[in-house]
Amino acid sequence: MAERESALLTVESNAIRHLDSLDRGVRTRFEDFQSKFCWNMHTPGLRLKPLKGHKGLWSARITDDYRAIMCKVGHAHFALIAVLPRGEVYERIEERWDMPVNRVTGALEVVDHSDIRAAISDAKRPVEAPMAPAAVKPETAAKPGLFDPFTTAELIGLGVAEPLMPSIREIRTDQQLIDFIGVAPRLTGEILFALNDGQSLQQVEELVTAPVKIDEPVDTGDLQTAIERPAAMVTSSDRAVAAMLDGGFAAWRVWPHPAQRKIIVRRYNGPARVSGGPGTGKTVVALHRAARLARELDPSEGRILLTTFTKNLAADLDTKLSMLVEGDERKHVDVEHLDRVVHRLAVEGGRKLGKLLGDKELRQWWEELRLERGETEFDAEFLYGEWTEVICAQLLTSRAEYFKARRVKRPRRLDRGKRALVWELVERFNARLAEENAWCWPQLRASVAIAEENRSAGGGHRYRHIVVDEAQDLTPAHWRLLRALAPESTDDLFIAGDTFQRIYGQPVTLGKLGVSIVGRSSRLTLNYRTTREILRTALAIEADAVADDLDGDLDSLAGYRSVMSGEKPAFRPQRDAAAELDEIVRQVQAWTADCSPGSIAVTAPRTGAVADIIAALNAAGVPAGTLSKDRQLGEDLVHVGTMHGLKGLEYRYLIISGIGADGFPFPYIRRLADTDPQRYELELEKARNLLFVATTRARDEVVFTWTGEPSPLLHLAAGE
Ligand SMILES: Nc1ncnc2c1ncn2[C@@H]1O[C@H](COP(=O)(O)OP(=O)(O)OP(=O)(O)O)[C@@H](O)[C@H]1O
Repeated sequence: MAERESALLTVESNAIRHLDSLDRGVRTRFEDFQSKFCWNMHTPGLRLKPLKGHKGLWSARITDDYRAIMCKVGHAHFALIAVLPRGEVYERIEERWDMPVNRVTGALEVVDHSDIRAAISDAKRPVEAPMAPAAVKPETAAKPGLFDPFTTAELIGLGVAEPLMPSIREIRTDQQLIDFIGVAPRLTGEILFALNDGQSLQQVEELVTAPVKIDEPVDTGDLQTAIERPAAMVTSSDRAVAAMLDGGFAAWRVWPHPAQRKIIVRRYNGPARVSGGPGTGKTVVALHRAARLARELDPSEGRILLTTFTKNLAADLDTKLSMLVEGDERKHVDVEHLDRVVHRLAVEGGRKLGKLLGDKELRQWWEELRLERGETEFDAEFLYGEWTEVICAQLLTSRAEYFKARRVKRPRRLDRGKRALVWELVERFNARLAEENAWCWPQLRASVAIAEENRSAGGGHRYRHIVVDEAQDLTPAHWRLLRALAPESTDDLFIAGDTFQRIYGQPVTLGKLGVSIVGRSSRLTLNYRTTREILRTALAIEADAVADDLDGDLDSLAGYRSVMSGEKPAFRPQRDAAAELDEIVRQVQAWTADCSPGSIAVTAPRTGAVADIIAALNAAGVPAGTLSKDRQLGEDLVHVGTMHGLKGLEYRYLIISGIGADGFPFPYIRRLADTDPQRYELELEKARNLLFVATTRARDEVVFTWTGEPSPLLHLAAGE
């Protein structure tokens, strides 16, 4: 009997695809196989042997009926590439498999010609005769190949897997391409999709190839190195495999895209930022970075804060982070939304927090104060804006500071006399807040930021690393607080955000707030969530938009793309409100036939409409619940909420209702056009972003409904 020899089993994504399609029983047996194989690859029942007919492939027994197909990449190191029924193992074995090392990424790829042929044949053929020419209908055969305009050398130069070239030449329709991509190596798929989308060779080289290219020379015979390269879609962790098989295919946990991985592992010499359109994996990068920092943390240096703008998104980050790190490493990370941190620090600092005032009440208080003082120079809206956007935002605590303050994008010029008047009112307002034991977020954020700045001046920082998601919505006071919470050092502050998705607050310039990201910015462009059809509509919504880059320059959505395809968004004007509700119910019922209610969301700009939609759905027997910033809704309800409530979430199917010209942008914004043109522009931008955010929450389908004229913000999109 052979001596015990432990082995390393690395699982390739192709094998996960196979395992995912098998019965639960076989998958459980696979886990057993995995541990036995790694403990001793010569365990008799496993029957490990090289496969006749293919140099480099080995098989081992998982159950009586299933075999693991593995490629030997090094001494006692195997890569599992497939799990096949016993009877299929030898079928055309000499032609079925290729395991090329990609010359661009240096990573091992797995090509299963059997799956590839099935994907590009018109009539989906059974796998029995894998290498026979694809069954192509005469009308398809007459069409030119989608990639005829490109030479083989050009395609391979971009990173297409060489053994796939003959099959690529047979792709003549979009559907064939989509099916092909489902089973081809990732980089090949991305390149072909981008070319088919009309991008030039040079654009594809810049957007798709360059981010994953490695600098060192590639030895295509060295499989061991190739399998360890970042672009290889492999894992050696049995926990990761079990998790993938257990909860469906959570690829983000195991296979960050090489462009994402570069940002995850990079060491930054100060604050750094990742930007990118919706669904490009900014949150995924933030999570992996937080996990990496947690694994490498020296706890004596401090803790890690993973934070975001809203409460429900923090809960989501918390759950997902626990999928990446556990035990002591996990314990070193606080996951909280930023206002909760503000609140916690205020209470810890001894603040007694009485009544919380919202925007509406604050405006009312300002109006009362103005009337009380007989103030006619300024209206309440102006005073409220001056107080939140200048005084609280810049943490101004004295009249002298206010005299010197910059008032960017604020209406009216204020000379010293007028500033003195405003300051007097502000002091009175603050005194009233104190007298009534009331508080509000703009003021609390500012006071906590000031307290932390003072504290950190003495060297007392609370965190070693901070990772921030949804950064576009943070206020200047939030930034000053974050800067004060961690010392300036390597990997101190990592920021993920997309300014095209700013729906709260105002543009900021980080450099002016003590957070310098110059030279440490990266951008992601591949969307993992949304189909190309939905993306096109979303981009049309932002066609006229200009967004800042958080640092005084402009951001762009150039190169933003997706490799998924689906239905075109539907634009459905309705006769009246009742007809609109009927249409919503009809569409939701049609969708629930093939998915859980929780995969569907219905949204509307106004809170009032939410209750009507829920009532209509419930009356038709469809369970539905209200989305809230404070909690996550389950899978058994259709999620209904305002467009703001959709921030950061994603759904298979989505209806965006109530976007007639009367209701969206909100009437109060339209009124600003005459009274305060600068503010009007800002609010219009946020309304546009809101529609963009809502549209990009949909994975498979989106439907727009309205009554009367459509919103002007929808014109370009609906005209597509
Ligand atoms: N490398 C990956 N492999 C598989 N799925 C991924 C990968 N990266 C991201 N995803 C998936 O894409 C979707 C969008 O990712 P994520 O939420 O991180 O994007 P985002 O850029 O933060 O989006 P948004 O700005 O719209 O909130 C998620 O479902 C995520 O799981």
